[in-house]
Amino acid sequence: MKERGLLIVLSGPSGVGKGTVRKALFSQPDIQLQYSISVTTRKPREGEVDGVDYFFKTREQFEQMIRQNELLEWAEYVGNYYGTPIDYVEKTLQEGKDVFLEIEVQGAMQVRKVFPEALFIFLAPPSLSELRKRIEMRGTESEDLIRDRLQAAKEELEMMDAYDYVVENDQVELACERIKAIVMAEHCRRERVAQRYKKMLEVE
Ligand SMILES: Nc1ncnc2c1ncn2[C@@H]1O[C@H](COP(=O)(O)OP(=O)(O)OP(=O)(O)O)[C@@H](O)[C@H]1O
Ligand SMILES: Nc1nc2c(ncn2[C@@H]2O[C@H](COP(=O)(O)O)[C@@H](O)[C@H]2O)c(=O)[nH]1
Repeated sequence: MKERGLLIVLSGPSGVGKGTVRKALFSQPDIQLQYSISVTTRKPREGEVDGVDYFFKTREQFEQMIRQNELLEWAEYVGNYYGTPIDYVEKTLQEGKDVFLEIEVQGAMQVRKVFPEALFIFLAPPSLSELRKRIEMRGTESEDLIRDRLQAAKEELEMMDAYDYVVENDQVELACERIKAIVMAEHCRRERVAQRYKKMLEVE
């Protein structure tokens, strides 16, 4: 039987650079990760594509997915629903592939209950002022929404101790290398544990 893949959860406040670092990570030839596309009721931003960036749904459609237990986790964040379809995650892990979730903290805590063995990484900004600068520079949110997201950011930053690793996103390339090193080290650890069990079973 094929060994299950590793579930990797990346969280961090809005604008810290999760999407940017994830894209850098996915372009690396020496690490293979499968991105889990989330479902959201947020309206698409300019350039976002349904089925690539998100599956865009109405609130009614999203609530139906909740009722039908189609989501591994979900949360309401700054007025919109976001959630992770469970089927894709399960199927891909069973195929032995690593799955990458980019989700906020409430959702990450739900994932921890279902998959305690997952790897939880928190991406942190160098400072709150730099976070504000990044979210403003991106230019995708109104002033009001930026205020709400920065408010949520303060609560999210308080949760970073609940993660296995905190990675600072000072420079995209460095953050990407740090995450890659963490994922590779976790694979080595899992391999060592599996070998130890195998030896134990051979002896008995
Ligand atoms: N290390 C960095 N240094 C400077 N700017 C950065 C860095 N990382 C990302 N950025 C910029 O910060 C902005 C926000 O990045 P990004 O959209 O990836 O954040 P995010 O955490 O995915 O946000 P959200 O959760 O709102 O989707 C982008 O304009 C991006 O180019
Ligand atoms: N709990 C979940 N959070 C998610 C999911 N997909 C994305 N997110 C997070 O929501 C915020 C806002 O995202 P944005 O695209 O509107 O900027 C951000 O922290 C995302 O990481 C999900 O499936 N579940």
